Amino acid sequence: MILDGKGLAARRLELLKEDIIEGGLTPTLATVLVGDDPASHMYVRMKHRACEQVGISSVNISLPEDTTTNTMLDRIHQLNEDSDIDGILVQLPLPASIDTQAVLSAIRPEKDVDGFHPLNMGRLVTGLEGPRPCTPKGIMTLLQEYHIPIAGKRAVVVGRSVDVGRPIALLLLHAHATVTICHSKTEDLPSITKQADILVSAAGKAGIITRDMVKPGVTVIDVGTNQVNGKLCGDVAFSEVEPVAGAITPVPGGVGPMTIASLMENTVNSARNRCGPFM
Ligand SMILES: Nc1nc(=O)c2c([nH]1)NC[C@@H]1CN(c3ccc(C(=O)N[C@@H](CCC(=O)O)C(=O)O)cc3)C=[N+]21
Repeated sequence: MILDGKGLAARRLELLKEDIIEGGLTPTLATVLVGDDPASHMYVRMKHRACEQVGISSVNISLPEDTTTNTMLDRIHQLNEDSDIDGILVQLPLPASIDTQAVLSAIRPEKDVDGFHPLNMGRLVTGLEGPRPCTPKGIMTLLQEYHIPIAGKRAVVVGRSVDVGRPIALLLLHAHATVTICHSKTEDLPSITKQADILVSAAGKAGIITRDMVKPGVTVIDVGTNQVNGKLCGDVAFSEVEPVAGAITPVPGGVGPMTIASLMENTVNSARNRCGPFM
């Protein structure tokens, strides 16, 4: 079975559109884009297009490659103070000269629609309510919509990034999976991935998950967005893994659109929770 992230994301956006109208909300998202990486520009454009589709206002702040950390912090402070802005998204990766953690920590946690602020990361670890990182949140939505059992199952996450690997491992753990995180130093990766009932690959390496590494019937979630000869491909060797998998996400059309739908949901939640000026 192919897990249709694109179709599900489209349905979620339709629901969100109705919620915005019914709630009389006027959500606004600000994106901050530094430098001129074409992929980052494309992702930000896709986010603005999704905003338009659901009725979220959006603004983009483009800054040159040589922007300093201090300049970025000033812009973030302005957006924090701007009562018209519900959500702030700083497109990653930032140029190496910028202190990414300082920038993410400067975003008001209430406006942190990526869930990357340390306070929101703490909420994630403890299981307290809060905005969840968009890609992991989108994966959980996909698993739930397709009724993939999680409790008691073995989940293996390949990749330990702060934006995907670690948070998806925690969300699966909260859903009572038995979770293993693998990474570049893991010895004998196939022996671990073969045990997975749910395999999440967020390694960022095209084709690292092959047929011999999976158990028949496994649910495979491919987070990879690798450019190979100008073509987008996932981490999974799809054509050989798909026949043995019970369920699998395609790339494109799987996790990517769910990430964007989650961003829209987090932005609408920020708008719902918006406090008056004297609160
Ligand atoms: N602060 C921040 N938050 C992010 O959520 C974030 C980020 N930075 N930096 C980059 C990554 C990457 N990311 C994607 C979003 C959508 C697709 C997506 O929708 N992809 C389409 C394909 C698009 C195409 O055709 O190339 C798909 O998979 O079907 C992919 C990747 C969000 N990211």
